[in-house]
Amino acid sequence: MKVFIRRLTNGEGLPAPDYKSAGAAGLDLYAALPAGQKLILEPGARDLIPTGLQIALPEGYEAQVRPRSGLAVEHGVTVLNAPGTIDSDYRGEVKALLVNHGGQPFEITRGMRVAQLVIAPVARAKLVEVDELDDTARGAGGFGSTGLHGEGGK
Ligand SMILES: O=c1ccn([C@H]2C[C@H](O)[C@@H](COP(=O)(O)OP(=O)(O)OP(=O)(O)O)O2)c(=O)[nH]1
Ligand SMILES: [Mg+2]
Repeated sequence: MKVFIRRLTNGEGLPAPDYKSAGAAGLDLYAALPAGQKLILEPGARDLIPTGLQIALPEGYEAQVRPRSGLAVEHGVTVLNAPGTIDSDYRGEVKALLVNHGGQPFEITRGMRVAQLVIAPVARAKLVEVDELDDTARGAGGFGSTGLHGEGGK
């Protein structure tokens, strides 16, 4: 499928978001910070990272801003609101809200791959309010009701 993107001034010269392998689900997003700027994410801190891009998703689709596992495992850096939701009618700049859960300051510079964008279909529902819902075997059981470690249900 084709999805239109528009580069903002701060995105000029950066690679377009790209799939890094033939079967990659996510398009890597590049930080569109000013050249030469070092954004330091202190432990516990969060910051919105610009990507220099606008996107026009077709109706019926969303884009999810997801963490990169490499940043998470090596530095504890992840997407705070993961997965971030890009609505199909959003025309502002796509941004990634990063948080540093690691113990060391994390430096972000222009062109770093900070997150990935997964484009996915979404169902839009018409909610119908009723007095009773149908019964199921699970019922209200949840949150570990089937047993957390294979010991059987509680
Ligand atoms: O990680 C994100 C999450 C959101 N957005 C943009 C696109 C999205 O369409 C819009 C609104 O996001 P969301 O619905 O998550 O935020 P909200 O707090 O509900 O704000 P709003 O009232 O604008 O919907 O912000 C991003 O660029 N990155
Ligand atoms: Mg919203």
